[in-house]
Amino acid sequence: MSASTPLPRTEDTGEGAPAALPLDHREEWTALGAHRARLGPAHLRELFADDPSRAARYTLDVGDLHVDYSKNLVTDETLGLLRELAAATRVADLRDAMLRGDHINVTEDRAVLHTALRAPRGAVIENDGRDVVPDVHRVLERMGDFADRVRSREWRGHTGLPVRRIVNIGIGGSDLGPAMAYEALRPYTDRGLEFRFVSNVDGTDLHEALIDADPATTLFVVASKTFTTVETITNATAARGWLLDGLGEKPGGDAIAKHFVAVSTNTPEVEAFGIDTRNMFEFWDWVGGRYSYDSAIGLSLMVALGREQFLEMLAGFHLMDTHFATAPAERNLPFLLGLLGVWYGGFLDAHSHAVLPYSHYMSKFTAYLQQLDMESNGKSVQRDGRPVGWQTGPVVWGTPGTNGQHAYFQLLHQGTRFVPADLLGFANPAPDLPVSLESQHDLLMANLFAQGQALAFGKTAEEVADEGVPAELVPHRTFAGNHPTTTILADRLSPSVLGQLVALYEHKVFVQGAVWNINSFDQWGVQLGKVLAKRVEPALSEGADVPGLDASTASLVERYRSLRGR
Ligand SMILES: O=P(O)(O)OC[C@H]1O[C@](O)(CO)[C@@H](O)[C@@H]1O
Repeated sequence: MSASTPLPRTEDTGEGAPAALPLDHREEWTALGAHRARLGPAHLRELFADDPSRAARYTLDVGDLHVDYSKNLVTDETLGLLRELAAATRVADLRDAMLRGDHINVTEDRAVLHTALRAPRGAVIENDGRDVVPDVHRVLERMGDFADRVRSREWRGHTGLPVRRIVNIGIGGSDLGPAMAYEALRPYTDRGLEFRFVSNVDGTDLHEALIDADPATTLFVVASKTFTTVETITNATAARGWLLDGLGEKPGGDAIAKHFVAVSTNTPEVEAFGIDTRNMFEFWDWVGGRYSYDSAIGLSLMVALGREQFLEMLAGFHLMDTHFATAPAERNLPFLLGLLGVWYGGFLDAHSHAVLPYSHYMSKFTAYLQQLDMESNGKSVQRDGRPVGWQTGPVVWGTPGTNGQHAYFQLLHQGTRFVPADLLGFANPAPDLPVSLESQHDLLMANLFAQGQALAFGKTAEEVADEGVPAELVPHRTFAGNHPTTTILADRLSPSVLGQLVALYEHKVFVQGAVWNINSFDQWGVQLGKVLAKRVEPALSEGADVPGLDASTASLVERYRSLRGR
């Protein structure tokens, strides 16, 4: 397939190939800088007072998501200039190149086709001339058949008992997505099955997942795109030992075939591990790890949800994909959210972005987004290798409201940092919440709305003084406000809504990477630590000499060994 879409507005580097005009040399970037200076210290209080239609105009409804972006520090002019920047950096062209299977992951020479994972049967999406949609649906069918057999208790373990506990072993993209979605969609899962997600190479993670498990009724799903990731293979090897010991079996019988399935792109490694490849569910190198939970990596999730609800989730993803692919920039939600981030990072010195879901089921959502966003856009070189001269991806963080309010919201309200935030909430509580607890939902959502209001509008010194607060306490009890938030509200946290939300953030990350001219689809930055850990490990276990170890690390290794009595 073709290489990536050529970048616009080039300058000659004098070394042959023309390079893209650096972002901060573009007139659209300069215009945004001038606009920022003109805007000065504009306050959301004024922006709302000056424009009575702001709240009504600054909303977008896409699928089941109602998005209110009126509490952002932008005007019509800001938004227009940001769209001009997106046009100049040809975000839509790169989007189209991604959707049609061009190799936009330039450093790995790969297509980026996670959108094909949720394309309906009959769509045609080609990777290197091959339509991948039939492959996607073939694997979905196999996943569905497997999920049906486990859920109906037809799948039997080595001793003839049905499966009760499913242990997903994977890390990063092979863990965070399924674990997050399982948590988010718990009310839709088979409550008679138990699910555990093991990722950490810290043996306690696997230990806790197995402490009360019966080998005869435990099924392991080993999820790894490469099937070489040291944490996953170490845990899977330990799990295999636990199973064989527990069943009193030796390798070679049918115990592994009945208790282990694999999800991977690497058939030889799966075979080498001893898993029957008939129990392997494949995906492809055009799916990035952090974009993969709607592939076979979601197998454990499909067992929990059943195939119908998994497909509903995929339909939610697809709805957002279609919107992203077709909506004009001024009504395109991923464009809007992505450009707001470009504005805050580039012109208001925001270094982080908080995602605050007002839903306990969404407790792992921000952790999932951390990999999605920070592994994608934590880059400091452009697509052609030149350094960037502008801020790229922010630090993404957050935990569910209202817990965060009693931890770090103090800093959000009165600290010196500028932290834009997304507030996520659902109008209706979980479908199986007991009636006796339903009234708490209003209280939860009241907190969401109140926080958005307090962050935006604050409380002036005058208002505080008018309440009779002693003069010396007035500064302490004043809230400057002007902290921007975007509120995303949906009817209910359903499989489809979760799909819409995840696809929204995937495409938001894409838009930002495109503007910043970075490759959002590689992750070379995680390599160095992995290589060094391999080198250091023999020093810890055997006292081996590690050439080139720096003095600080060498001394820590020595202390560690002495604390371990070695
Ligand atoms: O699925 P694998 O190959 O085990 O990789 C796990 C994770 O490791 C990374 O390569 C690096 O953290 C991620 O991108 C990936 O999701």
